Amino acid sequence: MTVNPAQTVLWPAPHASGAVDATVHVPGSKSVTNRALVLAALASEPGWLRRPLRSRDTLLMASALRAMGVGIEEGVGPDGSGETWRVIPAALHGPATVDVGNAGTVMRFLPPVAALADGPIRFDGDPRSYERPLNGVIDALRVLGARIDDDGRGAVPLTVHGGGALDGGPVSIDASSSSQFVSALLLSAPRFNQGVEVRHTGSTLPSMPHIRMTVDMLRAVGAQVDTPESGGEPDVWRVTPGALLGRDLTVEPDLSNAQPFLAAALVAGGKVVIPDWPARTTQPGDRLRQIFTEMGGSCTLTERGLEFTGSGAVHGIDVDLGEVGELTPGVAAVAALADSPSTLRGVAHLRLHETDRLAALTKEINELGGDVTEAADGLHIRPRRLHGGVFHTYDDHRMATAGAIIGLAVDGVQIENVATTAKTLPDFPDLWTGMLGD
Ligand SMILES: O=C(O)C1=C[C@@H](OP(=O)(O)O)[C@@H](O)[C@H](O)C1
Ligand SMILES: C=C(OP(=O)(O)O)C(=O)O
Repeated sequence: MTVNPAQTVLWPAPHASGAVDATVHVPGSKSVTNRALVLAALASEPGWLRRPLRSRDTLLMASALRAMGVGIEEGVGPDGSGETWRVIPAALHGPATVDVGNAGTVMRFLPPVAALADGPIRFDGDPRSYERPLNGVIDALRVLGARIDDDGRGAVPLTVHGGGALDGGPVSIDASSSSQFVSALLLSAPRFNQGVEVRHTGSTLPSMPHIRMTVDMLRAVGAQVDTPESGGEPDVWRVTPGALLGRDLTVEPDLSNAQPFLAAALVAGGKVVIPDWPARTTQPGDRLRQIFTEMGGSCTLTERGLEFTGSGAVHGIDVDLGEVGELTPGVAAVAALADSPSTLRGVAHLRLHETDRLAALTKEINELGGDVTEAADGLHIRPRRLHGGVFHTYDDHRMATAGAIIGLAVDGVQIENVATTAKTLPDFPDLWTGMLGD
């Protein structure tokens, strides 16, 4: 967790002068867009993605697939609607270089795709990508028949020497540091000669909704997947080999990126409407309806979307966020403004996210006068009167949005490098000031 000296541009976080009343159109889900791109690239016919997220993580995914031969064209959907990517699968090939940036989905989901390509695919990325765990994917791919050159640390940089096909079969992994290890192996598995049987052997498995998202999306393109929830063994997923369909998929709004806007209604009082909130979804952000209701808000899900109302009174919460870890920075920011203490648990793996989020949240909230202590797997947050100051973001989009939430209630908060929100939400500063009516 180091302050990036090149990123010292400060953004004065707007203070909320009264209750908010806004409708915020939140762009598409990062997790859905990047899974859809991979599945469409591996299909046996072209497909469409409507309203894909265009952000750093998804553009990196699209560039990487293009570098391996896949066609991804900007265009109109089959019914003439805009904002669409048409994905044209092709024989995957190297040599190619993949820039993973700091995208967990790119660094984990693409090595299995590269193992199916013909030729070497080199993976490199931001300095932080060298520290984020990839061992579960690298070790598993070797067991399944891939040849990979790396420096033995179980991380980027590395080269996958694709042989045009992969055996597949049974493999055991410890995915306690990231659910993305499981998702990565399942997503490409219909194209492995024997499919895959992934057995998770670790003590905990974070982010189960994201694994369900992987399974649901695989099934939607015709894959056969057996899961613990469909009567299989606990912690075992099986994917049968088979062709994938090209589909016409509309990407849901990113519910985790809706979090700061919902938090604004909670903290400042008022109402925020998020159109197109899905009635049924695997996105972890859907848990916000429950979490933010417990913290003092109320919500109604209608055909129009989610209507979320707050009174400005915010209560502390004791919650296990292991399934929905990416919501932690936003929940911590709200908790720092509450009228009672909070305990956030079950998120030890956040130390290996974009930055060590437990350390970063503790340091930054405390530097504004807060009282946060780190536990091995979470945070204890005792609200205090906060003051202004610089909120460092460590190249972490969710640190930037967490700081913006605090800035609504605390005068003089300056967010370092708010542009880092481009990882998943390039429009954040405009959407934020638009919500506040500036
Ligand atoms: O599969 C995905 O799309 C994601 C899974 C989760 O990763 P971890 O299980 O590593 O937390 C989540 O935090 C990340 O933002 C997106
Ligand atoms: C952990 C996150 O991202 P990544 O996909 O890079 O793991 C996140 O978006 O909160």
